[in-house]
Amino acid sequence: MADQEEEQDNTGDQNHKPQDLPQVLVLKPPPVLSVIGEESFLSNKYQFLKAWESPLPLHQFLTAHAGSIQAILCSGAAPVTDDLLRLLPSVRLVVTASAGTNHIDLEACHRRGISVTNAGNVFSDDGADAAVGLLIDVLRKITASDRYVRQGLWVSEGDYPLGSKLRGKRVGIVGLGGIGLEVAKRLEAFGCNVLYTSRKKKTFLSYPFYSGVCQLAAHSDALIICCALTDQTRHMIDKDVFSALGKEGVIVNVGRGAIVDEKEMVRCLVHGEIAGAGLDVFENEPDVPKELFELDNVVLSPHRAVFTPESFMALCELVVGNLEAFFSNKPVLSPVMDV
Ligand SMILES: O=CC(=O)O
Repeated sequence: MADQEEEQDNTGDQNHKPQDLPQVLVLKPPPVLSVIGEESFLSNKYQFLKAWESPLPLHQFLTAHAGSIQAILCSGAAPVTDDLLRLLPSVRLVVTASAGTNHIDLEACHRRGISVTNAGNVFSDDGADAAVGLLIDVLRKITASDRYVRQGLWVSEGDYPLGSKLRGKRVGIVGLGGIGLEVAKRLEAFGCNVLYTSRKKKTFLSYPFYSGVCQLAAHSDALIICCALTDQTRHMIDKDVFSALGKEGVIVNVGRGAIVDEKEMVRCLVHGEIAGAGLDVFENEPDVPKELFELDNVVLSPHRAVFTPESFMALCELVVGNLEAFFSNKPVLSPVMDV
């Protein structure tokens, strides 16, 4: 506590006018703000320019500050495009309060010499817990049987159909980054056989590796999507993957909606060509295909897999740590790398 107070005394607030502090643009409030609160999240060592609070149209607001904005704090809610960066020639850092970076034009950042940081591993545990939770929910029909009981159907209709056992299932993990690795650890503890596909085989792991997602699906009872959305992974989970996964196969997605061909997934679920799905992410959030609402073998969650007050606290520290490292010319804490 004493350390914190000491830190706060050294913020420079008394010595610097706000206009002397490094300017950080925030385009839209990231989800973490509503939980942690602006005072705690937006460190007073920086001048945060909150674009959404300005009465000016965005373009005018950005032009007014074009020469002085040195960093952008963003989240999936507001894309960081090449056009935006063109307007802000002094930007040298983009900090995203998310694990995913698909809302950032990484190539443009690279070309312009802009560093990018993300949520690193702060969301890995919660994302993995949620992924395994969704899988168990689909297999054991937890949410569906909850509805059954609440609607009084246990009394009127009798026993609910049995779910299926998790132990012994072959679970294919798509993307063995921070979240995928934690999913693997949890599933091993549950007695599952873990397989995976990833951009590269991880030589330090003994789980069977498949270079293609179709082969992985053909050897899996369930697929868990944990990878990033990129040009290469957009609609990677397509008709062929669903057909390789088969009628008994389950899909869980905690990555990004667009990694899956959603129309095709809905078609396969409606026609019983796969057995079920646990979905935290969708192609056009917050719109969810209405057909899914009717299906008891589908568990839906509103893109909340990685968010807990605890992960937000850790995120808050990481964001501030990244800004501090960057503005004191030290290596940033969670650089976005080509993993
Ligand atoms: O989906 C959440 C994230 O990318 O952090």
